[in-house]
Amino acid sequence: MSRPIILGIVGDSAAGKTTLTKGIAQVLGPENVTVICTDDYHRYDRKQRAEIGITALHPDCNHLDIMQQHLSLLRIGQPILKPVYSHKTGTFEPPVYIKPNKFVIVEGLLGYSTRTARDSYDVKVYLAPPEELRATWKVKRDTQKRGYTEEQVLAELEKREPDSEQFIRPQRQWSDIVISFYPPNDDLNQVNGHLNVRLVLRPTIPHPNFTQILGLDQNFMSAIRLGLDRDMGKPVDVLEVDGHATLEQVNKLEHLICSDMPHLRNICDRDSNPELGKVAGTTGETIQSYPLALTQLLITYHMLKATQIH
Ligand SMILES: Nc1ncnc2c1ncn2[C@@H]1O[C@H](COP(=O)(O)OP(=O)(O)OP(=O)(O)O)[C@@H](O)[C@H]1O
Ligand SMILES: O=C(CO)[C@H](O)[C@H](O)COP(=O)(O)O
Repeated sequence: MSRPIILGIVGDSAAGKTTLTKGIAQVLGPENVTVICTDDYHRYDRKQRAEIGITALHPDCNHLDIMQQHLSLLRIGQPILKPVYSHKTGTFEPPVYIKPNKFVIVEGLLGYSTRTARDSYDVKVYLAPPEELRATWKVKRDTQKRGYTEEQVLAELEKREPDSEQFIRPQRQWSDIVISFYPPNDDLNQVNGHLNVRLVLRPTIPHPNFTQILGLDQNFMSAIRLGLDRDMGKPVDVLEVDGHATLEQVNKLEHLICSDMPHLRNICDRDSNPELGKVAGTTGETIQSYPLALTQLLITYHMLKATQIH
């Protein structure tokens, strides 16, 4: 019997994990996808963390052993009794019984922190927006949805920085794809659908053959670029897509992904996947981001590829 395909999405708080997860789940069909947020494995609630003086990013603040056990169970298709942490109240709620669907997306802060956990994934993604952009996103999200004031969020970010450096950012090295959405010309006012994306593609999984775009015209290459680089000392391919790329340009790239994967053909039809690349803007309006759509499509490609391998 086939086992679930597991995607890991790791990154610091407000790096965009949930936003990315939503689009991928939509493409794969929500009924086929189980989403697990590893915030549920926190050891202490909000009040206890403040009393102890520990941040949610510290491994000691999380039941990583239980998270790891659950990942191993999900990988072989077994159910888990998952704890539940509520960001609304900052407290724990009763655990829930979860039987994995065909695809499992595990998103959170410390998903790649142990070897056993890392071995559970078929595809590993790390989200790394510029720190300034992440801070903007965190302030907006935590003040609107988690009951914090702006001052509290900024103070928390400062307090967390040593743990971010020590425990979160090193996990980048274990990912197959590093994703960085970034504003053009470092303009932080562009924190919406016009963000560019930089995709670091490690040779740890087989990516679509993007080299075909190298021969395309100058106009195309000004909005979509492919090159070689090093990331954490290792050679990588880098694909960049600008927020101002046209639908026609993005379609060419999507075609490369979709033609390589028969199951993706209907997914590549925009009309049947209206959620692809959708993100809430600063005033709650819905924005269409082609760089986000393309990123979601590429990850979906890898998940479907993994189903063929296993
Ligand atoms: N690609 C994107 N384009 C525009 N805005 C984005 C994007 N990704 C995230 N955001 C913004 O950043 C906010 C935080 O993103 P999200 O909730 O996805 O982060 P997260 O990594 O899941 O956070 P946490 O781990 O703290 O739960 C979102 O509410 C959204 O406003
Ligand atoms: O870094 C985070 C990931 O979402 C949260 O801040 C952490 O999970 C604690 O949650 P809260 O701030 O809602 O108590």
